[in-house]
Amino acid sequence: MKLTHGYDCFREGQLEAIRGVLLGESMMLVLPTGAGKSLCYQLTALILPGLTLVVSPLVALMVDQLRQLPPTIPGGILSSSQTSEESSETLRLLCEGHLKVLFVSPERFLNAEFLSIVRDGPLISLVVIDEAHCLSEWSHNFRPAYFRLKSSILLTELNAKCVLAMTATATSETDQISKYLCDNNITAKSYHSGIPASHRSRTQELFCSNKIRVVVATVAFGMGLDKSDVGAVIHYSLPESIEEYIQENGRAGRDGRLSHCHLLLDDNTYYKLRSLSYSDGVDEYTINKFLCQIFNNDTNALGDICSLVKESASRKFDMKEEVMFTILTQLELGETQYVRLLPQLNVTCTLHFHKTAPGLLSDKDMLVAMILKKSETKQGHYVFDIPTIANCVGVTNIDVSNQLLKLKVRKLDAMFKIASFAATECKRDNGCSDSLHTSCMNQNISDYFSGGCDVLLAKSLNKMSKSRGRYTQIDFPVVMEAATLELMNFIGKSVQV
Ligand SMILES: Nc1ncnc2c1ncn2[C@@H]1O[C@H](COP(=O)(O)OP(=O)(O)OP(=O)(O)O)[C@@H](O)[C@H]1O
Repeated sequence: MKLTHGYDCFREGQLEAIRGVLLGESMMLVLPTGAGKSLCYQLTALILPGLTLVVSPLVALMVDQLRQLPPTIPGGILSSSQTSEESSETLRLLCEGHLKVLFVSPERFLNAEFLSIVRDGPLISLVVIDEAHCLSEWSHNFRPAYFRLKSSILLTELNAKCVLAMTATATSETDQISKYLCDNNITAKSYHSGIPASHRSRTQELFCSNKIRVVVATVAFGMGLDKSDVGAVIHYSLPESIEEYIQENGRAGRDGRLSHCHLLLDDNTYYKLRSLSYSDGVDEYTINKFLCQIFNNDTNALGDICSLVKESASRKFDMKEEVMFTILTQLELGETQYVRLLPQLNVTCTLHFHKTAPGLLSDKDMLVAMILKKSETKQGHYVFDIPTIANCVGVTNIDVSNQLLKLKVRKLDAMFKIASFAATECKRDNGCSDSLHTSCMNQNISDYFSGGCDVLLAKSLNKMSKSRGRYTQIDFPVVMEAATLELMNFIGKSVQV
């Protein structure tokens, strides 16, 4: 510790936590703000083999924590605010085993791709859940992804050896503040739910009879306080809601004398709270409509896989994706488990009909008929998701993909793979780049389409160029141009891809 951090000794609670983690004991670490919780995973990350995953609710916090890592501990971040180059670089370092600490948002754990990379990647010695109060506090709509970390994902699916949940409490903070005040000759006592009831009523008595000047309290204090001459209410940090703030300030100046209310706040707390406190109201009618879709007796029997396309469901029910997710999480993790949530997938497909009219093809093929029935139309294209179709027809997702291929559906993503492979080969063999690739890509794409094509399937097309850097070497406009040209030749008319 002296070498890596320059500290001479441990602070209270640090050594116990570090020892526990090294022994593989999962635990909840509750220490006041600024007490030095980070050291408890930084030191263990150095000692333990493999990776320490730190789940953090805000990108700003992650960046801060990454900056505070000593140079001997290589760390990285995966966040939605990164460019695809940045995240693929982090993933590369991760896969090659160069990272000791990786900061991620809780939502990452819902991403099937991330889960599979981490599952196949380096050993996860420790998962740290920072700001662990986000698991249950504030509003139920706050970061349902955090709530889901309660489930077995961490220990069973990721095979993590140990989980360290960390949080700061107002409880210990009140003790610290009242000690500070007493040290500075202001008679004060702390009041929180961790203090025995007899001590608490003694504190209240002392305060009411003006024997102590200050009570440093959590929300546990004040509701029933009947003292008319409270001269000031000072909020050490932001209260959870405006209602609470008004209620608490209402303790001051009940005798009509001038009294003061102060609110201390810093930018960090403000941004943290702003992000923590948003909640979304939703009415019973909307929830009912939503539940009817999930538990539709006609189509969804026990054991069935029901899929929900986030964007369109959000529009249909006029509910935020977060809210839908909260409801589903409650259905899964409540007292009775009504559903089991599967990882989120990119399953949305778009069908473009070119040669055969949709109606004709659907007469011939049950799958196409179901796709037409269940899809949304956008500018003449049919947008659907594979699990919905699979569920309605009563087959698996893979069956749907296979049946589509039998229909001479050609996949654009497969085509892109072929094109990108051609580009890499071409660069190596001939040293050409960018638009010089067009001819070899053309060749490969035309080979791909040589079997004939009725419909064209674009699977998560716009996601591809962003994903994981696999395609980052490829000049997409050039690929698109080559593909479009080839398609136009193939079907003999202009197409939009
Ligand atoms: N054993 C130690 N000796 C001296 N300084 C320490 C020790 N442990 C931590 N610190 C310092 O204390 C400060 C606060 O540490 P840290 O950021 O880990 O607190 P925290 O408990 O995570 O706070 P928060 O709840 O705000 O996230 C840092 O500047 C850190 O360098």
